[in-house]
Amino acid sequence: MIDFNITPINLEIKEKLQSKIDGKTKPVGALGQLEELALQIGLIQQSTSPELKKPHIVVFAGDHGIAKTGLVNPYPQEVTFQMVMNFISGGAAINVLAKQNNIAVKVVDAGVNHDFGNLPGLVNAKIALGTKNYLEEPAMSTEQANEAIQMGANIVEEIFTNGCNVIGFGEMGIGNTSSAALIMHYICDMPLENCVGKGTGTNLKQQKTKLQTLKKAVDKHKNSNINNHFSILTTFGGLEIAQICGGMLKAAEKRMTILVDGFITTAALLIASKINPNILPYCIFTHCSDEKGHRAMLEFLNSKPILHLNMRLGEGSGAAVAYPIVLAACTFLNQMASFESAGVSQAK
Ligand SMILES: Cc1cc2ncn([C@H]3O[C@H](COP(=O)(O)O)[C@@H](O)[C@H]3O)c2cc1C
Ligand SMILES: O=C(O)c1cccnc1
Repeated sequence: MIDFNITPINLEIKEKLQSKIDGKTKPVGALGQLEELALQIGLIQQSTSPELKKPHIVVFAGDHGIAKTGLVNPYPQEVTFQMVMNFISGGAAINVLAKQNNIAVKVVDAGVNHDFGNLPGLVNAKIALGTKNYLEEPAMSTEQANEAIQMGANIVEEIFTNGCNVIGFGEMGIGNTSSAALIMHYICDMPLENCVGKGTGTNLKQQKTKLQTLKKAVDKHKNSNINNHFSILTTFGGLEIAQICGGMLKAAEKRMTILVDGFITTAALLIASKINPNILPYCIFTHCSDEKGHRAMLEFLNSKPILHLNMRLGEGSGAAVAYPIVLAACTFLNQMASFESAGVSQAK
């Protein structure tokens, strides 16, 4: 397995940063969570004047063998490739939300069950035509998981080399809320009932069938010694989840600010944080998804999401919507006057 060399955050600069924040012309703490974000980004960049450069959101797409059964997913598997085409044409939620906020979008085929040929605008990182159905066998081999982590890392390294220092992760893969729920069940050690939500479904019957099916999946592998994050990933993961995991780890290695989106990308981070826990201080949690389980997942990571908009879409949409707020944190830190420069009196 590839190693990621993530530097733990050096806290030496923290006092200087905090005093710059407190010295701005406002009551101490009055910019609330923006102040926490400014401190975090300053620490990530080891700078009292941090700047966000060339923001990107990378959408990793992959199919899930289990989705062919229709037991866990209301929408059919082909929606994954159809949505990839939609991403490439610029018509999906992530395209328009990212465009509004001047964020570049990259779309990656991590393992979609479709032959795209040579489609301009699509990054070809295909590992397979989707995963295997984990009701019958592990979703992917060890080699495939390692390859996916490496490919995700390579894609992020290239984006970093082109000058980006803030990166959001999105996903597309019919059935992937099920993978994320299973990852959560094992890593957070929480009952499956608390991890399985409605995904793209609308009714209780669909949700019940999904839960029963995922219980069967857990039962199927109960003697397979699923005892670490890597075996959780290979048994239940998605190729897009594995690539996101590698991409996030590389982003932290490069000291980039990571924008974490919803339920599925946070599940990828659960695995990544087991591979290297130093990743966590590099992560900004952009929103709390309406998908059941996301709140508990975020609490497990001791994180404080920026937005609560009842969104449950994925694609990186929460990261795109929250980005202007993240940018606002840097803007006030870099552009506001201080009590001293503006000649404003401080509290006694
Ligand atoms: C049209 C459409 C666009 C989407 N964009 C993201 N997802 C989201 O829904 C899927 C996961 O939900 P489930 O596990 O229930 O299949 C993922 O593809 C996720 O990105 C979409 C889903 C659909 C149907
Ligand atoms: O929170 C998410 O990312 C999510 C929730 C439901 C469906 N797709 C994505």
